[in-house]
Amino acid sequence: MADLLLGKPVGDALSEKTAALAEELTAQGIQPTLAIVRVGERPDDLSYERGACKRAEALGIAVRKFLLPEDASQDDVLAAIAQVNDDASIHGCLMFRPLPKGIDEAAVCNALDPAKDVDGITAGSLAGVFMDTGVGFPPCTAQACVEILDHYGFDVEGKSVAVVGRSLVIGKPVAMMLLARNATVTLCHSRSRELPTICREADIVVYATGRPRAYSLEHFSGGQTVLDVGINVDEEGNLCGDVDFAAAEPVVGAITPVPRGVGSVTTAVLMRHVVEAAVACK
Ligand SMILES: NC(=O)C1=CN([C@@H]2O[C@H](COP(=O)(O)OP(=O)(O)OC[C@H]3O[C@@H](n4cnc5c(N)ncnc54)[C@H](OP(=O)(O)O)[C@@H]3O)[C@@H](O)[C@H]2O)C=CC1
Ligand SMILES: Nc1nc(=O)c2c([nH]1)NC[C@@H]1CN(c3ccc(C(=O)N[C@@H](CCC(=O)O)C(=O)O)cc3)C=[N+]21
Repeated sequence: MADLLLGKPVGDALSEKTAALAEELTAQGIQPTLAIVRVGERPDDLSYERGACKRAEALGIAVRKFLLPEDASQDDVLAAIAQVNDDASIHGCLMFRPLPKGIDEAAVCNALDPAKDVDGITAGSLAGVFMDTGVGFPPCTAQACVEILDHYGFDVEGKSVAVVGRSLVIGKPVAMMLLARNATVTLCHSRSRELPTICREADIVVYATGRPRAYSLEHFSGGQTVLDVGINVDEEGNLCGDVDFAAAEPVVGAITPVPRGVGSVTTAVLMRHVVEAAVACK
C-alpha cells in the first residue's frame, strides 16, 4: 500500500507562518486582502474558491469576489482587472483559468499589476520562474507540488521526473522548478508517444491534465511517487483526480489523494503569497 501524501500537514505548516504575518499586518492596520476574479462556474474553479475562502477566513485574510457570467467579453474581464489594479486595499489577485474561449488569456493576464500577481500569471512572474531570478511569485500549484515533495522529504536531485500536462498554470512551471532542483524532467502532453512507458520509468510523476481517472495500471511502477494535480468531477458529482487512485495505491510508493492532496496545499501557498504581497506594499 502506498504512503498517502496528505496536503493538510503541508498546508498547516505553511499556514503557521502566514497566520503570524497576517496578524502582524492587521495590528498595523493593514487588512491583507485577496481579490478573486471568476468567469462562469467551472466546477474546478468553484472547488478552488471554496477551499481558498475557507483558508482565508481561518487566517484573517479578506476576500473580495469579482464574478462575471460565462459569456463575459474580454473587455468585461479587463474592466474587473482594472478595478483590482486601482484598489489599493487589494494586495493579491487570483483569476481562475482557463478563461472561456474567445478571450485572449495572455492579454488579460498581463493587464494585472505585477505587484498583485500572487499566482504567477503575468509574463514577468513566469520569467522569474523560468530564469530563476526570484522576482514575482510562481503559480501556486506548481509551488504546492514542490512544497509537498520537500515536506515529505523527497529529494529530486538527479531523479527522473515525468510531468504530464504543459499548461502555464502547472505543467510548464512545475517542470522548470524541479529542473532548478536538478531533477531530470520529461515534459509530456497530448501528443506524447509512449506515455505509459515514460510514466512507468520515472521516479516521480506529476499528473496535471484534467482527465478524470485517466491514468491507470500501465502508467505505474512499484515504489514511484505520484502527485495527482487534477481536480475533476465524475459522473456522480464527486471530486476525483487524473489518476485512477484505486489502481495506483497498491502499486506505487507514495501518492497524493484528491481531494485532500495538492489542492489544499495550493490554497495555503496562495495565502502566503497574499500576505507577502501585503508586506511588500507597506
Ligand atoms: N490541485 C490544484 O491545486 C490544481 C488543479 N488543477 C487541475 O489540474 C488539471 C489541469 O489543469 P490545467 O493545466 O489548467 O489544464 P489545461 O487544460 O490548461 O492543460 C491540460 C494539459 O494536459 C495535457 N493533456 C490533455 N490530454 C492529455 C493526454 N491524453 N495525454 C497527455 N497529456 C494530455 C494537455 O496537452 P496539450 O498541451 O497537448 O493540449 C495540456 O498540456 C485540471 O484538472 C485542473 O482543475 C489546476 C491547477 C491547480
Ligand atoms: N489561475 C488558476 N490557478 C489555479 O491554481 C487553478 C485555476 N486557475 N483554475 C481551477 C484550478 C483548480 N484548482 C484547485 C485548487 C485547490 C482546490 C482545493 O482546495 N481543493 C480542496 C477541496 C475543496 C472543496 O471542494 O471543498 C482539496 O483538494 O482538498 C481545488 C481546485 C486550482 N486551479
